[in-house]
Amino acid sequence: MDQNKLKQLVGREAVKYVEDGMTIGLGSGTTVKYMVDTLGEKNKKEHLNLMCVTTSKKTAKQATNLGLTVKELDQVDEINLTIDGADEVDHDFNGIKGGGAALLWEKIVAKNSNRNIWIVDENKMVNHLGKFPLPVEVIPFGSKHLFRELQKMSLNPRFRTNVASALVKTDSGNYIIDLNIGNITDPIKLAEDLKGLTGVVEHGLFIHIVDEVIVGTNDGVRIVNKK
Ligand SMILES: O=C(CO)[C@H](O)[C@H](O)COP(=O)(O)O
Repeated sequence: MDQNKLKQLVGREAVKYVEDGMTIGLGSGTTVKYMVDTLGEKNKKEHLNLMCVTTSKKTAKQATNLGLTVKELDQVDEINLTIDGADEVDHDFNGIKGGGAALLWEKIVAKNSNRNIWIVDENKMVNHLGKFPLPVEVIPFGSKHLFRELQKMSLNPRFRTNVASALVKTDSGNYIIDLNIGNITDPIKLAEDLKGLTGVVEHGLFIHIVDEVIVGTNDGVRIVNKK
């Protein structure tokens, strides 16, 4: 099946988990875009009473345009369910996120959610994390020095740039450094090491955050629950 069809499939499946009256966290990325479209349709058709908190300005704009009610995180008491995409997910339900540079808001929203569901296609289910470059969000001030520190740690850093070769800025005005590490043998240790570096705001390792993964396959949707 074409990859966009798989994204649409998992997006539609995820929306089935949304119930009237819920506060929903909306992730970011191309898969989530399909999910938000479907949620917008469902909301219109069923006249739901939903509140949404978004993980990026882009998703906020899409949701608002579809007539969904978007609130700031600090305007809601709790988030019942967050639906987001991911770049890689391993067998321990750890993942890499941040391919769309939204990892900081995504992690804050996820950590404040009662339940987290990821929607991915089966190519993103991996034995070991790390084939996908690990994004790290860093404060611009002194970021070249931090970059050198990451080089010394043999983490093969690369500043993320856009098509115009300018440094990518996140919604919080920070830079992204992608780490081309290859197999990450100990994600928990790496997460701790990265958090210990001054100037690192957040990294894209999502450890023990997701509860359920909806995987799109050529045979349909597969639901994988945390053991
Ligand atoms: O973490 C993310 C953005 O920061 C996305 O959820 C992740 O990159 C997956 O995106 P896509 O659905 O476009 O493959």
